[in-house]
Amino acid sequence: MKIAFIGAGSMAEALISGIITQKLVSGNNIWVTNKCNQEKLYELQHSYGVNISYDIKDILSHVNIVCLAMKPKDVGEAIQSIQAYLRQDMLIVSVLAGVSITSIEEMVGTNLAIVRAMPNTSATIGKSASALAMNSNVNNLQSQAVKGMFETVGLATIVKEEDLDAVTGLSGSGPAYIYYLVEAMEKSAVEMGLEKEVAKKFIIQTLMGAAEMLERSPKESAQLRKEVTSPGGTTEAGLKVLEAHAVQEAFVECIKAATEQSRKLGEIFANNMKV
Ligand SMILES: NC(=O)C1=CN([C@@H]2O[C@H](COP(=O)(O)OP(=O)(O)OC[C@H]3O[C@@H](n4cnc5c(N)ncnc54)[C@H](OP(=O)(O)O)[C@@H]3O)[C@@H](O)[C@H]2O)C=CC1
Ligand SMILES: O=C(O)[C@@H]1CCC=N1
Repeated sequence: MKIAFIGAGSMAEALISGIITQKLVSGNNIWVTNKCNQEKLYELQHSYGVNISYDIKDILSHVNIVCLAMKPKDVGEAIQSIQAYLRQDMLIVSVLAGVSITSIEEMVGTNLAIVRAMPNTSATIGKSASALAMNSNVNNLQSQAVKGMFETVGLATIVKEEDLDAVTGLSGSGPAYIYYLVEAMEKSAVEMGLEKEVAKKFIIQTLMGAAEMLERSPKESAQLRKEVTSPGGTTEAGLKVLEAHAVQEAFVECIKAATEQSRKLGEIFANNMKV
C-alpha cells in the first residue's frame, strides 16, 4: 500500500501518525504535499520519515491510494492539480466533511474508486471512530485495504453514505466537545485552588474510567449516572446546575447543528459545482 496525502493539516497528520505507529506502512511509502506551507512538510518529514514534495506528477506516480485531506473549499483546486495524473487503478479516499461521493466523482471526471471517510483526530493514537462509504467502483480488495487502513487508526465501520453527516456531527467533531468539557473542568479546578497538572491527571483518569465503564458495563449511561448520584449528595447538587442551564439539551442541539452543517456544506458544494 502506497499512499499520497493531498493536504497536510491536522487530519492528515493524525492519519499519518496512526498508520506509521501501527506499522501499516512505513514513512517511505507515504507521500505528502500541501498548498504552500513548506515548513509543515519538513516537520512531517522529520517526525514520520515521509516523502514530501510539490511535484504532483511524481508523487502520484508512486501511489495507489490518494487521500484528499484539505478543507472542502480547497478541494476543487486540489483535484484540478492532481486530475491529469490519476490512474484507473487508484483509490481516492476523501476525509472532507460534507462533500458527497457524487461531487467527488464529478470533479475527478473519470470512473474511479472513491471512498468517503469520516475519521477523527484520535487517529493519532489509534483511537479514531471512522465511518466509511464507498462508490460501486471500489472492488473487494480496495474495500478491505481501506477498511484495514482505517482499522490501524481505530474503529472502522462501513456505513450508508446518507449516515455520514450524522457521524460527522457525532464522532468527527466529537473530540472537540470532550475537549470543551475538559477546558471547563480544568478552569473550575484551578479556580478551586487545585494545581493544574494534578487536576489534569484526575480529569483524564475520570474520563478514561467513565469511557471504560460505558464500554464494559451492560448498564445504560443514564443508569451509570444515577449510580454516582446519591440523594442529597454532591453530584445531585452539580447536576442540578447543569439541568438549570439545559446542558443536555444544549449538547443535543450542538450535535444536530454540526450534522446540519455537514449536510449544508455538501449542498453548498454541490450547488457551487453546478454554476
Ligand atoms: N480536523 C478534524 O478533526 C477532522 C477533519 N476532517 C476533514 O479533514 C479535512 C482537513 O481538515 P484539517 O486537517 O483539520 O484542515 P487543516 O486546515 O489543518 O489542513 C488543510 C490542509 O490542506 C492543504 N491544502 C489546501 N489547499 C490545497 C491544495 N490546493 N492542494 C493541496 N493541499 C491543499 C493545506 O495546505 P497549506 O497549509 O499549505 O495551506 C493544509 O495542509 C477537512 O475537509 C475536514 O472536513 C475530517 C474529520 C476530522
Ligand atoms: O470541523 C470540521 O469541519 C471538521 C470535520 C469534522 C471535524 N472537523
